[in-house]
Amino acid sequence: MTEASGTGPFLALSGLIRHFGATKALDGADLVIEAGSVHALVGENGAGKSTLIKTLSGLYQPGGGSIRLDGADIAIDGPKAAEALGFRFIHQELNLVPHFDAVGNAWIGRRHPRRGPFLDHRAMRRRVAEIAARIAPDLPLDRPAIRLTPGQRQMAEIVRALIEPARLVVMDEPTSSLSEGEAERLHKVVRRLAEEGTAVLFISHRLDEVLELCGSYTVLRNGRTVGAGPIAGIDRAGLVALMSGGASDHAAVDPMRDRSAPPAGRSERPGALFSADLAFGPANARFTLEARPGEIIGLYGLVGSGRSSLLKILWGASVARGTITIAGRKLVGGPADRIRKGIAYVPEDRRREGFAATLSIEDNLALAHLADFRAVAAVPISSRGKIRQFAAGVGARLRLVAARLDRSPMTLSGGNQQKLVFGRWLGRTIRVLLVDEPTRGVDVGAKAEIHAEMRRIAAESASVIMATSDIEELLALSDRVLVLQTGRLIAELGGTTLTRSAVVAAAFGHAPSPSGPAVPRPSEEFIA
Ligand SMILES: Nc1ncnc2c1ncn2[C@@H]1O[C@H](COP(=O)(O)OP(=O)(O)OP(=O)(O)O)[C@@H](O)[C@H]1O
Repeated sequence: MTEASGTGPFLALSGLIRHFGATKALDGADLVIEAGSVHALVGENGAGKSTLIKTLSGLYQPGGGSIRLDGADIAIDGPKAAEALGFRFIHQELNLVPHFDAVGNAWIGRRHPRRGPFLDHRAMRRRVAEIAARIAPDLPLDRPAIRLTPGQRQMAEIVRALIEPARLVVMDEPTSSLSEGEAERLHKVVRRLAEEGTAVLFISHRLDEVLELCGSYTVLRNGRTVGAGPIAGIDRAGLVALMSGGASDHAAVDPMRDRSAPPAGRSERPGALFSADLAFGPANARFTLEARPGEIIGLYGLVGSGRSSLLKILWGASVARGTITIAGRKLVGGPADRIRKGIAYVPEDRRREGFAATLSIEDNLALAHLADFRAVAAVPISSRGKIRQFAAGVGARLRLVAARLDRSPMTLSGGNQQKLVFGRWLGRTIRVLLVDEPTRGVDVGAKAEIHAEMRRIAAESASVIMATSDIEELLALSDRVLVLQTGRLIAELGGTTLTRSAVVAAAFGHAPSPSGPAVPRPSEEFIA
């Protein structure tokens, strides 16, 4: 590890500027990080965090300001320069080569170990395996990235970042798709890196995690630094107040459900019963589900548990054996048919499945219900005015930060992209909402907003089925929680049995199978 020269902090950014047209993504941002520290960078969606780290990684050139390393001014004129300085980045949207496995990905752009003129594949794999053993012992090293779950891809990126010695590791929401235990494992790795002298810049919307893990913080708002200091000198409410510009924490507090009784009047609510009787996942075990109108069902499990696959099957985008019905009617079509029947889906991988990058933000919001925006009902031509009106309404409700709604979603920050993917279903009649990581990358204020929308959708007699790795979110929203392991239902928790410790214990396999070991297969019928 290179020692700091002692002439200044390890890294100091001051007055950084980066504009995109009229958007001042960075407008004089400052940041100071000491060697061997874990420093939090927090701010609302669109505050400029990703832009700041892209500047640090050489992807963007600042339009003003300075970067000092060990007290000396430096310029980072590209990703190679950042790499040579020992800076490693784990971006929010991961950047693995889809058809390379974890080993192949880890060595891209690195000096490969050689045996004479040949690549030393064994040494390459050994090095990757050593790192993976420390942070992600279950990561399949030989599986192409495209077949890894988002959580596994996250781990593969971290392994890649650590393959060579690092002076600074920047992690942009590394735990946003990891479950409780996996996040704890990552925290241990972060602490160990810091003990070894590496500085870690940690971006997270999970403020409890920030308070527990980090030693110091910087808060960005509208591209400017509005607060910085030791974590010991601030609390959650203080961070939220800085992030939001003085507003109190009330919007960020989600009331916990009183589960001593079912939600009032639920059993009498009219609406469609949504049910599934399936076999899927490696275990090909039977999985049955009945979602009542007005009910929020939480799906929980470790990475690879099958919760996202289950939602895709329910959405009709993946094939499984069995039957899915709504109001007693069998669902046979794909997503288009599901939409017609009042089923909505918010995917986990927003970039690949959530929106079309070539369409504008407003067209993406209108996409699932184009018929609603016709100027004349009988003519299949959409009214631009109606689309704009809808998009502006959704934008206001979810506090979407976008310079212009007629631009590509690629101009949005990560959290705002998530609001877009969720927002297209607002104001619709929904019978079943299938939602995968609804608030991944979303700031505390917007998170409370999305939670309120989900409760409202349920209160209007829809069934909500939500997969989340955020245990606070799971407990705050769910009436019932189903815990999965490799496609198998291993516990069902509800009422007073639904507690944090019961969920975690079940996810780690300390609960008896509710359905017993011998389960018959459901009907041998394909769902198209
Ligand atoms: N390539 C781009 N073109 C135009 N505008 C952009 C671009 N990238 C970012 N922006 C804008 O710059 C602002 C800051 O975005 P940035 O991604 O840095 O925010 P962030 O703090 O990382 O947010 P999040 O928490 O949602 O990830 C936002 O208003 C965003 O819309």
